[in-house]
Amino acid sequence: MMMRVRQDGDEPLKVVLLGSGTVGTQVARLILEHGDDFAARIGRPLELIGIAVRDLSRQRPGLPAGLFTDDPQGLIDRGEADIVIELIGGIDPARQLILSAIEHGASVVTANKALLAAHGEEIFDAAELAGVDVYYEAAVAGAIPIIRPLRESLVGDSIRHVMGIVNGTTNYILDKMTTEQTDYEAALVQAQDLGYAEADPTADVEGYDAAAKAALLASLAFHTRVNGDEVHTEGITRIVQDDIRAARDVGCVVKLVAIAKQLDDDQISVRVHPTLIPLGHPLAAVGGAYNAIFVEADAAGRLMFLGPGAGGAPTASAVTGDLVTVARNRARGVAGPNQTIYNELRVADMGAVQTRYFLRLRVVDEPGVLATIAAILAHHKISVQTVLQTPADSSGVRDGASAELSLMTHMATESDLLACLSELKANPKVRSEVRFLRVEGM
Ligand SMILES: NC(=O)c1ccc[n+]([C@@H]2O[C@H](COP(=O)([O-])OP(=O)(O)OC[C@H]3O[C@@H](n4cnc5c(N)ncnc54)[C@H](O)[C@@H]3O)[C@@H](O)[C@H]2O)c1
Ligand SMILES: N[C@@H](CCO)C(=O)O
Ligand code: NA
Repeated sequence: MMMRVRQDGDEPLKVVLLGSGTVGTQVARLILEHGDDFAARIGRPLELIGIAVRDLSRQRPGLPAGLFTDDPQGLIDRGEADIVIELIGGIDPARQLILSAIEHGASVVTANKALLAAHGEEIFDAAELAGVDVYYEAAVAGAIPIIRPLRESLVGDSIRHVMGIVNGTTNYILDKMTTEQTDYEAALVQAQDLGYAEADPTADVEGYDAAAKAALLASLAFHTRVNGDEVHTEGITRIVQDDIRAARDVGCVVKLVAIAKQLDDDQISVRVHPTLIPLGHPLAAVGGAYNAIFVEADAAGRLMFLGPGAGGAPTASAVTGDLVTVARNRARGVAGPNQTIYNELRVADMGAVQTRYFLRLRVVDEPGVLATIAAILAHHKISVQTVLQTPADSSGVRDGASAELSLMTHMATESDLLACLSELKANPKVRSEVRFLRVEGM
């Protein structure tokens, strides 16, 4: 192996790590194991000068005990750090620590999508003013390079549509429920044990984590500030085995999908929800904690990014990629490209969004019912593409009194669908709630 000869004036760039959990531990390991390679790639060595943890008494084999402190603010206020890596997660104290680091002139690497989707403007503006970097490749889709491609490689193109699976935990759960009929709770515990889930997995299963990522992707794709709370968000907690079985009966799988799409010159739609995907679509085959993102741009056409979306080591790969890049910038006395926010596109109300729907309901099993249901849909300008009627309950036993109807619609607006659902609910021929899932990729 060729070793780089150390030059005079090769002062180490000093690095502070905040948080030593699933991702932080792997980042510390990579920095310590690959120090020589990183130095050669950067042109200056890195020196890890401190690791802030919450619990000092915990054993962390392989990491020098002298580096640890339980005072992250004190570590930053020493003012020695060139680069601060934030991996504690959540809003506070992460927000204040990052702002302090920037005030002290340090560049920042973070994986914290929740924070950036809520306070990105404040943080990016502070960094711009201070002339330092804030890099966050690990914040979206773990190891997959997607932030850099949007911010740099595709910045000369016009992006129209971004769609993908951006949460590893929920993809793992849905995949286990689909392929092994594992129940929801057991699959969630497995995802937590494997280090995929957030500290509070509510963020994963209720879709908030994917919504934060969708906001970051939309901001980059459309050069428009989108916050996490502007994203229409539905998680997977209401998905039951019967939804997955019914989806399979019509040749689809259920995935939690994030979509950011330009609707017209003034509006974008940004949403996260469980979605039916046809089995032949590439997203249908994305299993486990893998993520995949489609990007459609005017000149480039359709691109797909695929890889591990969660987990300690994969996420640490994205963090150390940013670390080396930020350190290179630092060594040359420059800052890298920031987000370019210059548009003010509006996030459209969900009611205006058009998609196909998969409806499932039980109806009285008698002649003419299908025509009644079709008439209600037609009344709301919703036309039916296919109908599947199962004159039995989900256990396969014919009960004689009701039948299950599964309907795939053509494109319709969400507001028409909701009005239609109210009318269906009120109709005496309908004997159950009307379950609906949106459909993409057909
Ligand atoms: N785990 C993943 O797969 C993954 C993937 C991408 C991004 N992320 C993001 O990376 C970040 C870290 O995630 P994680 O999975 O490593 O979480 P984690 O809970 O395993 O680790 C966070 C660590 O920070 C420590 N901590 C919390 N508050 C602290 C404080 N005030 N001072 C010092 N230490 C403190 C905790 O004790 C914990 O050890 C989060 O922003 C998360 O969203 C995680
Ligand atoms: N909890 C997140 C981590 C990666 O951001 C997930 O499951 O995708
Ligand atoms: Na990434």
